Amino acid sequence: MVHKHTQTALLQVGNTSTVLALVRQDGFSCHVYPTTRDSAAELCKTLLADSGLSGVDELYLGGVVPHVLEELTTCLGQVSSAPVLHLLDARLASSVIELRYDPPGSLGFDRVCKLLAASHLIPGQDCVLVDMGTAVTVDLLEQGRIFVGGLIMPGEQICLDALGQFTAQLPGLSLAEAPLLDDLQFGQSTLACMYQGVRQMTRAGVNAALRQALARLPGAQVLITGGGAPGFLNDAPDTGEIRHVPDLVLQGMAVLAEMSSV
Ligand SMILES: Nc1ncnc2c1ncn2[C@@H]1O[C@H](COP(=O)(O)OP(=O)(O)OP(=O)(O)O)[C@@H](O)[C@H]1O
Ligand SMILES: CC(C)(CO)[C@@H](O)C(=O)NCCC(=O)O
Ligand SMILES: [K+]
Repeated sequence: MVHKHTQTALLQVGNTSTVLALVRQDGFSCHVYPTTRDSAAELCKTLLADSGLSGVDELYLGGVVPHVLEELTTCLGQVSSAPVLHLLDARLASSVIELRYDPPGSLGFDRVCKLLAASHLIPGQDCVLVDMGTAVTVDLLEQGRIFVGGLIMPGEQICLDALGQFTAQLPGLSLAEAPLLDDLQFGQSTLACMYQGVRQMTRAGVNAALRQALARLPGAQVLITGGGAPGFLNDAPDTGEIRHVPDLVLQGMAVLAEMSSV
């Protein structure tokens, strides 16, 4: 008898991108889509039209845009060829990690996932988790099992959007179209000043947060993820060794999926 292999996938809805990750033996094979926050129906259509979902038997969903998750679940649930859907519940994590947060359930799904992933990657260790995504977060995990706190900063794109929106003379800029910034610290055009400004602000903010985090948890391992991570690492951070784990949220989702299927 031939046993059909079950294909499991994760769907991570971020504020900027939605990632469909097919679970492989050695990691994830990813398809990335823009999170169309105004139209979850559009995202659903895109997902179904693409080849990513074909052959997926079990799909675990989670993320930080509740209404999109809700609508996706409804919309995919109506398609007969769609995989079996499981909406992940981050509250399960509280059996492994003590969440010192008020209230604990308000800690973002992605942040919970990163804590879970770290507690598996480096069990029992102190660590600092940096996510340079839509928002930039720095979270502290003590002894691999106590979330002692963190902080939330605006991401670079949000900063650019805000400058464009709240001023008369500054344009709306996209990070995706940023010119290659050289080491010149100060710009000589509006665009260069804006790109340099938000880059330096983010960099300084993360470096400062890391210094404080490492004062609180000396010797902690620093893990970094998110779209802005490669750029940050390129810029020679102040702190010592930083480990880049691009799929940290997905790794945590996989742990959560495992926990929820037993
Ligand atoms: N080259 C870059 N340099 C700096 N920052 C970048 C770069 N590319 C992307 N970013 C930042 O990363 C953000 C996108 O992050 P990411 O790719 O992790 O998306 P996301 O997973 O949807 O975000 P989140 O999970 O935080 O909602 C952008 O909004 C921007 O602030
Ligand atoms: C902070 C973000 C936006 C980072 O992606 C996300 O984790 C979120 O929406 N969190 C909910 C609020 C909180 O974590 O306190
Ligand atoms: K909001």
